[in-house]
Amino acid sequence: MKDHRVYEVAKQSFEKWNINVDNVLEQMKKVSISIHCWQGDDIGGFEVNQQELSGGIDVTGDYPGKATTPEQLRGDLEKALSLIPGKHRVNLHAIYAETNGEVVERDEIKPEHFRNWVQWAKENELGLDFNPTLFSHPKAEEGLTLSHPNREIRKFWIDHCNASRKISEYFGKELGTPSLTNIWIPDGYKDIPSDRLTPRKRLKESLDEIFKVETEASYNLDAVESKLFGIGSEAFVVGSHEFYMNYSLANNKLCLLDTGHFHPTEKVSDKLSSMLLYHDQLALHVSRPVRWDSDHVVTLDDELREIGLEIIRNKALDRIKLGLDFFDASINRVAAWTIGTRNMLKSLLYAMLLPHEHLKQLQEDGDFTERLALMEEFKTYPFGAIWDHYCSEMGVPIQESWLHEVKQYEDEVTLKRTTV
Ligand SMILES: C[C@H](O)[C@H](O)[C@@H](O)C(=O)CO
Ligand SMILES: [Mn+2]
Repeated sequence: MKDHRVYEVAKQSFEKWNINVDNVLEQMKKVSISIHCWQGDDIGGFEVNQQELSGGIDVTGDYPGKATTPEQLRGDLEKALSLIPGKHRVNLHAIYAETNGEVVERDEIKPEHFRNWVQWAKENELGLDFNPTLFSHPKAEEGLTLSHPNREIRKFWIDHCNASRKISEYFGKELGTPSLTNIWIPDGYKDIPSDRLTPRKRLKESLDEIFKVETEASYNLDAVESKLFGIGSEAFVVGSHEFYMNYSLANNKLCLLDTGHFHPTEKVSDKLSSMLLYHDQLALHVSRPVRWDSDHVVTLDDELREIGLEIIRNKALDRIKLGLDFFDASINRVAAWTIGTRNMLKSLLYAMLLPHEHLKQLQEDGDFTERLALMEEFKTYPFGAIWDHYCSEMGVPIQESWLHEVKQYEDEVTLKRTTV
């Protein structure tokens, strides 16, 4: 069957359930994912006095050809973006500042250090998001930052967060789309604490001090990201989920849920509806934890599908800032971005092609047999044909044909880096 015919037949099977596929594809075009730059260089960054990765996170693998300059990283991102349908955003960390060989302390970083990123974002019609980097730094080596007992250390990180929020404002102003500043800190203890309250009080005070400095909401939005444990903070993390869920609600900030930051049996998909009842907006770091917060590349697994379903069936696309957070150095990094981002988009498209009102009604009526039967049958509906059509309409390769382009880019660009 010709490609177009395959699409028409697939479309009909969804349309018999009154799903308007044309409208769905228009909705898909508006989806914007915040793609994390750090998959491209194993969270190295470009600081002049670059430090070892710390903060209880780890990148494993030594696949050749990682980006080691801003130009290389932007080039690799461009390649990945050319294989992903739609217009998206790029998420930066403070360590990606460009300081012309000058040592600039983190509490001194300025918008000018991100001028090239903004110029590039304009050229590529991208939005930008931002993260202060409170790890991989001598002042974070004790595993404490905003909750550190030493006021001087706390003040350094408070100033860094505010310098970051200024950079975010600059992004928002220049690019015409608000930039999300997400604060994640590694603070915690390896072993059972004798006092949980004092560090949390200090974190609260530090955050209050940061947010006392107002920023323009149309340019900058603030988020806080929780975590359950990290390497070296197994027994206690100061910025836990309960801490930030309450802090963000009380202070009108976005609560950011990272799908790798909960107990292995806890599901972020199950949390979204509860959070949406109380928060106007939320943020996500979609990742794939394998036994721990391992940050594997996102696959189209049950949890990713469920996240897509919760976003779409609750009409929450406009209320959730969708970001990715994985880093795998054991495979081609451009492919990692492409696979993970395409999967995130697939999960949303899959969810848009389901008859949600009917399924909800079945539940209300107690017809759990039909609910299960339909939800299972839809898993093998010709969703792939609609995805392929969407990719081809958006001018990106269909099915696995993108892999050929990644391999060619690898031969011509990334592998040449290691041989120089
Ligand atoms: C680079 C980190 O993954 C990121 O800043 C943070 O979001 C995190 O998830 C730490 O586990
Ligand atoms: Mn994260």
